[in-house]
Amino acid sequence: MRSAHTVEQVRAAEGALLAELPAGTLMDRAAAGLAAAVVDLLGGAYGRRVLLLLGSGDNGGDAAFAGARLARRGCAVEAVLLGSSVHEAGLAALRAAGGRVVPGGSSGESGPRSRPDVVVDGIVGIGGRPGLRPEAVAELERHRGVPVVSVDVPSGVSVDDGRLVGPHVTADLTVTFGTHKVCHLVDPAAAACGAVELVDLGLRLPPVDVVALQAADVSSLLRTPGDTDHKYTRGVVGLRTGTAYSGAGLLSLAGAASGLAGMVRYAGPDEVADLVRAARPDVVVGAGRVQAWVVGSGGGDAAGEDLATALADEVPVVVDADGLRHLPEELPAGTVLTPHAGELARMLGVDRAAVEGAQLEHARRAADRWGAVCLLKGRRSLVVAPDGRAAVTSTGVPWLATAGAGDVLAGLVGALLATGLDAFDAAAVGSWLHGAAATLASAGGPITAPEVASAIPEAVRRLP
Ligand SMILES: NC(=O)C1=CN([C@@H]2O[C@H](COP(=O)(O)OP(=O)(O)OC[C@H]3O[C@@H](n4cnc5c(N)ncnc54)[C@H](O)[C@@H]3O)[C@@H](O)[C@H]2O)[C@@H](O)CC1
Ligand SMILES: Nc1ncnc2c1ncn2[C@@H]1O[C@H](COP(=O)(O)OP(=O)(O)O)[C@@H](O)[C@H]1O
Ligand SMILES: [K+]
Repeated sequence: MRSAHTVEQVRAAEGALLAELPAGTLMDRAAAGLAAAVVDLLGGAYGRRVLLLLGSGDNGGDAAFAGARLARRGCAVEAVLLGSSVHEAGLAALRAAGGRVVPGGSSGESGPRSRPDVVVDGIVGIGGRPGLRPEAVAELERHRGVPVVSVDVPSGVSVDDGRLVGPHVTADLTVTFGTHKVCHLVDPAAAACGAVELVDLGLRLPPVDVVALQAADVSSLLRTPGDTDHKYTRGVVGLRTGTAYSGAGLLSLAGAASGLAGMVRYAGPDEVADLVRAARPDVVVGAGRVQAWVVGSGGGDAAGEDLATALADEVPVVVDADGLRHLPEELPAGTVLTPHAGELARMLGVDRAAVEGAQLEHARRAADRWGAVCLLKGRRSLVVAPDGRAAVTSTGVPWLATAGAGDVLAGLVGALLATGLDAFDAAAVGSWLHGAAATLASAGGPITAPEVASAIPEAVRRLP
């Protein structure tokens, strides 16, 4: 599992370790990891040109000490000072190793003489306010096209919530220390990090703020049938979907009927039930006892009634699409809401752009507001529980942004709820498998929603 911590948690853990270790140990570990990552990126050190952008804090210190290591290995290292002051010990080490300070801006002959092979962003780290000063923006602009390695975080992003407010660095690689920060996992900032490499500092960390499940976590959470199981003990998922748009109903069914639950019931209108019978002989048509319901996908105006009927059953419910227009004041704790950014914006009475710019904050707001798990769909879908747990989905490909993919997800999460996973785990595991199925189905090319559903069993088969 990848875990992310807040700045406050990181500082506390660093403080405890700093008190035990000789001065400079942590920064030395950070600089060693950073220098090694830069050498890996460049494919070697000797003769490579490295440009350091140094701010005034310890982030610049990390970059300067890493620059000293790179200079000792034969890199030509130059540094532009962008802060009101500079980490003096780091700068001294850099100079002693043969690195030199050059003026920033377009100062011509005394500026860096040739195009660097890499820019190291040590402008600000976890102590930075969001945004960048104009000099930093100009310097980055000047080296546009050169690969950027960010130290700890891309300077200028909002570290604790993944927001982007104002100018920021867009990195090819971010080398972070001790633990991931929230901005490495949560969009839109996560998209500005590029690849993320973690350097161990030996921190003792408190419980995490945000996690990203990995294949092994999904494997251990997923309920696999045992020798004594039968279809009812494995769980029955019911669907009241597709009342207005039968296609969405069939797609939610395809997600639910991927084999994870013991049985699937379809309890929608007769016209759609006929289509279901023709398409899926394994699905039982008609209402009956279930362990979880899925409502809303393609539901149209009937979604409110479908939701009320499902809630009356007092089993966990997935509320998708049109169902999200009809939420009661409060929902049972087992409920999973599956909005995309537009739907969440409407639910909260804000603009879509506000949700897209502050995804964690808005998903948390919805989880609090309705006392339910909120699965906010997007490039890195977020799952947030009312108790504060949060998970980011790292699987998937942009081809997954295709009509009906969300209906498949709603069905899949319903099936997982029916197997007995709690609402948070069902949403996080479902979202992970949905992305993994999309990646498999895509293999680099376009995909359709039915193909995503068909690839779910293979995604499960490939789990460790
Ligand atoms: N605390 C520790 O023990 C360790 C810290 N490390 C490094 O230290 C960093 C944190 O260092 P600091 O606490 O000194 O903070 P930073 O280096 O992140 O930034 C603080 C400085 O930047 C200025 N600043 C803030 N926002 C700015 C902005 N938007 N534009 C320009 N300047 C801005 C502040 O006035 C302050 O002088 C971490 O990100 C990491 O790189 C690592 O060396 C590992 C160990
Ligand atoms: N850029 C993207 N990259 C990867 N996945 C995406 C991206 N945009 C959306 N998705 C995923 O695609 C699916 C789209 O669902 P949704 O918006 O509900 O579509 P529909 O209502 O047509 O089913 C969601 O699972 C979402 O996480
Ligand atoms: K940085």
